[in-house]
Amino acid sequence: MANLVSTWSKTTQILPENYIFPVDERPGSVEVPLCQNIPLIDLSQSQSQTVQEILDACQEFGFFQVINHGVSEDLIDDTMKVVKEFFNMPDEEKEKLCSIDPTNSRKFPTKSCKLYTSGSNYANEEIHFWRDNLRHPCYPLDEWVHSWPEKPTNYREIVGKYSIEVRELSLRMLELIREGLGLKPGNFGEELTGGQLLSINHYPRCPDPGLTLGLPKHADPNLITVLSQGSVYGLQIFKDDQWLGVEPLPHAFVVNIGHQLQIISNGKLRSAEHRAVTNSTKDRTTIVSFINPCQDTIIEPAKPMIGNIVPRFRPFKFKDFLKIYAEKKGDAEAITKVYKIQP
Ligand SMILES: O=C(O)CCC(=O)C(=O)O
Ligand SMILES: [Fe+2]
Repeated sequence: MANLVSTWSKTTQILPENYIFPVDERPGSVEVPLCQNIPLIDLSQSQSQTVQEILDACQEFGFFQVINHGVSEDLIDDTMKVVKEFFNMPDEEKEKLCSIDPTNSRKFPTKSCKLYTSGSNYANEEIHFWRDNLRHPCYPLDEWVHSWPEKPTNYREIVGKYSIEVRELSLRMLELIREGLGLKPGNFGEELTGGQLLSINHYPRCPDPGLTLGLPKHADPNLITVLSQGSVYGLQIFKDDQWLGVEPLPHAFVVNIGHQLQIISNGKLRSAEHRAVTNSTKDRTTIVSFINPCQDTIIEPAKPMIGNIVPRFRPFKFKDFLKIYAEKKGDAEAITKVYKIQP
């Protein structure tokens, strides 16, 4: 049994105790100010203007939204439709894919396509998150597509196209960021971008959204994230000690900087903390594409970012970072402390 929250929550009106977050972490009211000033960047304008806007956004917020990005609206809609269909399939179909069984977490530990509920280590969690998650690698596509869900029958075709286009968009963003940072052409080559993970979050309607979270406060462990949040609100970013809601703009993508890009930029760019809240009336599904370095890539501040100042982070292998990230449960401050060079 996968114990998916989307399955059992259909028949409950009460939030179980092990989903109730401590007072200082729970959202209370999920109505926070919708952040009108999270930059909205139009990719059809001049390149020099775009580079400047993206750099400012990455420094100030670590987050921005993009429009006129070149990914077709139909493809975004079709992908959202097919991933929702996946979560609406009967349990037996979905469970064939479940790689982490909370009652036996060693059952299918090596499957690359994973479906699970809450976090990746359910058995050791004190408090669970109100979400189910389907995730699989997607680059290079030929290497992974056979491990993806076979149903819905058009899942592989549509999600395959989406992964390719969103990867291209991510690399385009990285190229603009590279230019803004004054790094050499080719800086974000295969070593830094050779991994891509698609993660689909499904947050069912929740009986008490003020007490729980779909995803707790974290910064992303990767290089750069491109997220499609459909039309249902739920993403909040932490800025200047307060939570700000990110307005859902259908067909726009939300882009954010992960820990690796913060470190490569020697702290110039922000890997901002964020979380997902739930709501009491609508299911929410989001499609997240993470661009990752290869596992053995050494990550360190890029030389031109150091200049006359000292590096603020020590070098490490990406795969070792992921272990620390899991150990520290995504707590950005605790993770940064491990890699930060104290002045
Ligand atoms: O679903 C969302 O709005 C946020 C997802 C997210 O932060 C993540 O998957 O890392
Ligand atoms: Fe995230």
